[in-house]
Amino acid sequence: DLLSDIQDALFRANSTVNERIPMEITVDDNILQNSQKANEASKMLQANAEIFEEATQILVQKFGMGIIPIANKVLETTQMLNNTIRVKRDAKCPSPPSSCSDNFHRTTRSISGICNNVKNRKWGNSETGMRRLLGAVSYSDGLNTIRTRGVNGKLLPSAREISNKIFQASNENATSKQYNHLLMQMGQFLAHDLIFMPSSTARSYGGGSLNCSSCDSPKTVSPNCAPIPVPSDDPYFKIGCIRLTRALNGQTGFGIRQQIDQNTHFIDLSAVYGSEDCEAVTVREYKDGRLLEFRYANYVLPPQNVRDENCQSRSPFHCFTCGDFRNSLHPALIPIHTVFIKQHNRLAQMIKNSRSGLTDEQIFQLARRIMIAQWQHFVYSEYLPNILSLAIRKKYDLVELDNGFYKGYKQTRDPSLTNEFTGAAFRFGHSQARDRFQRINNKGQSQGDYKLGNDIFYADQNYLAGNGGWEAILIGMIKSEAMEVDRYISHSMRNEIFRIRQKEGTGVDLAAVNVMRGRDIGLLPYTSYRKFAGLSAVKSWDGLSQEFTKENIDALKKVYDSYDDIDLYAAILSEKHMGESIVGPTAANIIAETFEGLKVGDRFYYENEGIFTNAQLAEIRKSKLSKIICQNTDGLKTINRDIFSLSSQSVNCDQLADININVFF
Ligand code: HEM
Ligand SMILES: [Ca+2]
Repeated sequence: DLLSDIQDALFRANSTVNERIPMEITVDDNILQNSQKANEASKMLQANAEIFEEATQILVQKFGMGIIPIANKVLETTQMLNNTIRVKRDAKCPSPPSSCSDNFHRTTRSISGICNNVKNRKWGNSETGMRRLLGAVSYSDGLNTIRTRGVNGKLLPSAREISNKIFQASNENATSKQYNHLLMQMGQFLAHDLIFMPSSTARSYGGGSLNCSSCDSPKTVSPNCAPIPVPSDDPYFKIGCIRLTRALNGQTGFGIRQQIDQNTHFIDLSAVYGSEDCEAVTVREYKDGRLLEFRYANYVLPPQNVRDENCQSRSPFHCFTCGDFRNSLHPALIPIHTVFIKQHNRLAQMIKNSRSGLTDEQIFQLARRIMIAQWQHFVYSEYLPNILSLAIRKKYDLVELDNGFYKGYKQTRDPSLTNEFTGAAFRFGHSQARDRFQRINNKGQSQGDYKLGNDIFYADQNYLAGNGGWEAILIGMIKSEAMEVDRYISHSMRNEIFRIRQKEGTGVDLAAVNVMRGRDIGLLPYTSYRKFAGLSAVKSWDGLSQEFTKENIDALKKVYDSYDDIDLYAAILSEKHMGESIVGPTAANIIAETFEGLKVGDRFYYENEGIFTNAQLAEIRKSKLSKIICQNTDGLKTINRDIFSLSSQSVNCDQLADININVFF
């Protein structure tokens, strides 16, 4: 009967995935770096998800797709999974609360996101799946197999070929006339608050990184390998394939492969505070509400992580421990982490000074609550207005109020990110990154520059006190141009991400990874999303001419057999910008829809009634990113009024309003 068929499928699936263990080849971080490392909780999810993935295939072969909901119902009503295979639990992290009605979860944003939504308590939590924008996937078997053929049956172009022909920058790699490089960097910091999509790991004990370098690794190492073929005439790589590991499968039942977010989806500074209670412990000082810091020369840096195996720089230039593992991915990200740690500690100090007798926990929670509110305010009032036009921000309810409370919270709104947002649209920022990062000291003097591709997971730049330390990198970003958001991507990004110094060709092409990642996670081809973005259906290449220049259509035509094959990422960087937006209509709508969910579906969104009083809200609303940067650097006495603008007038830091902490008691 059905019950035993399902049980049987699970048993068989379990042994199939375990039989693969002996062929797994893992690789050390100092040989091949990787930023998307799965944490223990994600590895637990993968352990079971792969069994579901395999079992689904067995069942679908026998009964067809219709079996999926039925099998899940059976799973729900029996203890079948628990009886069949051992469900793993992460013992280090405390188990979730038994109810959301206790005082803490009613009033306080939890670290993992649990109980933000009291009906669907796991919505937006770390270690949960992403939504699919159109509710559909594009896997060749409908379940998990990467699409390899286009609509006319021809093999799709390799992601590296697409990168070479569409994203390769020549002299057209233009700098922005409007925006400084900090706009890029805040975008990445925001991305790291929202999304951490881990890569699959080895199934064998320890869950190391899979070595997916060889072109036949999907067969010889793991089905979770998805290496990118390199064309034989490649201008840079002299290898057969660029390594890539598929995003970790975290499906929790029978059905389609499901990618997860290891961070909280919410805008909650999880990159500062962590996304799980056990991670949050590693960043707190547990004294006076403070976060841990490390002092070097006369600078503050985040606490050192002396055991970070991914870190390429050697002692004493260790990488750091922050709420997000990727904090030391490249040197310019660390100053942002540092500024926010310092800001938290400034707030904690102010709270302690104005109210004696508060516990460490009380100070910590208040400082955290204020800082997350300031951050949400920056995101909606300073960052997004530079990315999305007013028209589209209005359409998606993203415009902040001048006063009063926001009344739009909807308990029915799932705040989760979409695969389209994380896998393609919000990666637009990769086009903004420069090849070389400037260092400028507080007197406005150049302290030289460094090449991004030479510094992936090297923290040493941030220690160089003689060059002005991390502040010189931060000021360098304020004073130099971002790259234009266009289809051209810098040399370092396209050839040298994860490259080990002095070893040419050991890195990857991030632009190609983005394209391949899109296929890996089952994104539909671009034309499927046009309707969602308010665009007309396409019946020919010419049908694209409203949104694409002729030159860009020609470039796309050279790699794609059909307009219906265009990968979402390639289209997003090739569309004409929409109105005042920095991206085209497709990216703009995908991005706006996610930020709408993150506002409407966040019970603790800072403008909601009951979070702050009117007087407190007024203090948050007058906060400016420029002031926070002023206050948490030693060198800056003047700063851009409009922090991301190249043409902004400069103001004295003292002229910008500070927060009045006294209204918060
Ligand atoms: C120098 C700057 C940057 C570097 C070196 C960098 C590097 C990376 C790398 C290595 C990945 C993982 C790709 C994968 O395995 O799929 C990634 C993912 C991503 N990046 Fe960037 N990035 C940079 C800037 C940005 C910016 C400016 C934005 C947005 C404005 C951004 C948004 C994203 C997003 C949304 C993801 C997906 C994250 C995930 O799946 O966990 N990045 N980036
Ligand atoms: Ca978050």
